[in-house]
Amino acid sequence: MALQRIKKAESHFGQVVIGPPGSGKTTYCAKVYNFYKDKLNRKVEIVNLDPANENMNYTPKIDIMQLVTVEDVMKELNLGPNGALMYCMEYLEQNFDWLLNQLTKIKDRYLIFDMPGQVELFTHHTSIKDVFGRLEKLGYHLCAVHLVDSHYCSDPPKFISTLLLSLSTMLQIGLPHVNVLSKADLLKKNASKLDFGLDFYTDVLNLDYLLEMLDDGPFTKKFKKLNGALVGLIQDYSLVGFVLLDAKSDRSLLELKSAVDKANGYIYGSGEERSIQTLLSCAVGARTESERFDSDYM
Ligand SMILES: Nc1nc2c(ncn2[C@@H]2O[C@H](COP(=O)(O)OP(=O)(O)OP(=O)(O)O)[C@@H](O)[C@H]2O)c(=O)[nH]1
Repeated sequence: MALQRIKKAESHFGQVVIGPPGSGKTTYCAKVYNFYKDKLNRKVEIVNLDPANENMNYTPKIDIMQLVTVEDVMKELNLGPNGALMYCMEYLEQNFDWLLNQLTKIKDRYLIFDMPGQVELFTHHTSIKDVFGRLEKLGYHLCAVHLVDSHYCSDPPKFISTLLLSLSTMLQIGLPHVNVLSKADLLKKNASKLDFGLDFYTDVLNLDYLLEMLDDGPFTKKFKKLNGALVGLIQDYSLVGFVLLDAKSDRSLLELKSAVDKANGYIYGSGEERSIQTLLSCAVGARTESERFDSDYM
């Protein structure tokens, strides 16, 4: 019987790696590139969209620094580093055709986008949202992978601000979204010093416990009403949860891969066409990349 096919012309999959400075984006991009390529036999390329990325430990297929750099903008327009970065992202938005032209030269590859770290680019500014919105309309199935340093779990006010940052980024960017607590190896080492178990932070369990700690804190107790309103907002949306990431562990990279593949739809079939057979294979639990990895490496 001939296979029924769901036409998905020009369909591409990938992930957009975002997060505050130092959260581990570039390290993760390099690790995940090697992991997907060497351990999962996935065809993959990295796109660097950070115009100030000086310490790339990978070779990007596309590099925004060939279009514009923060250094040049600072010199030419006499701007500070943050203003220059904003300008670069607006310049990318205006030169979307440059990016699209580069992307169309890459055939049949899973894409990893390494992004700059300034959080306002993802919580307020619209250029990055616009660039990825246009790519989505052109058949790019992308998922935001939002890394935040898990060190923030060690302090209730910092964890609340992490939750607010993650929530506002999710709402602003508008892509399928996976929140990640990075450097989980360090978090696990210091787990005994945390106020709650790890599940409390990853599953964002009852935040009233955190609220009690804020209400008792020497600096935060005078903002009881504000604290209550902020925690209430996060709970009302009920959108934020986290996957732990230790970038040095293949097991951890594999767990995150599963979450990302579900979010951007990669598990339902990649490439230019999706067949009913692929969808059925997912439904009946056919041998997955994860299972192949387990049998080959575990
Ligand atoms: N222990 C540990 N350290 C990590 C991990 N991932 C990244 N790091 C370290 O965290 C630091 C920052 O990592 P980067 O990858 O440069 O972070 P970034 O988000 O790209 O930083 P910016 O380019 O400044 O935005 C580096 O010293 C990394 O070695 C991890 O899983 N565990």
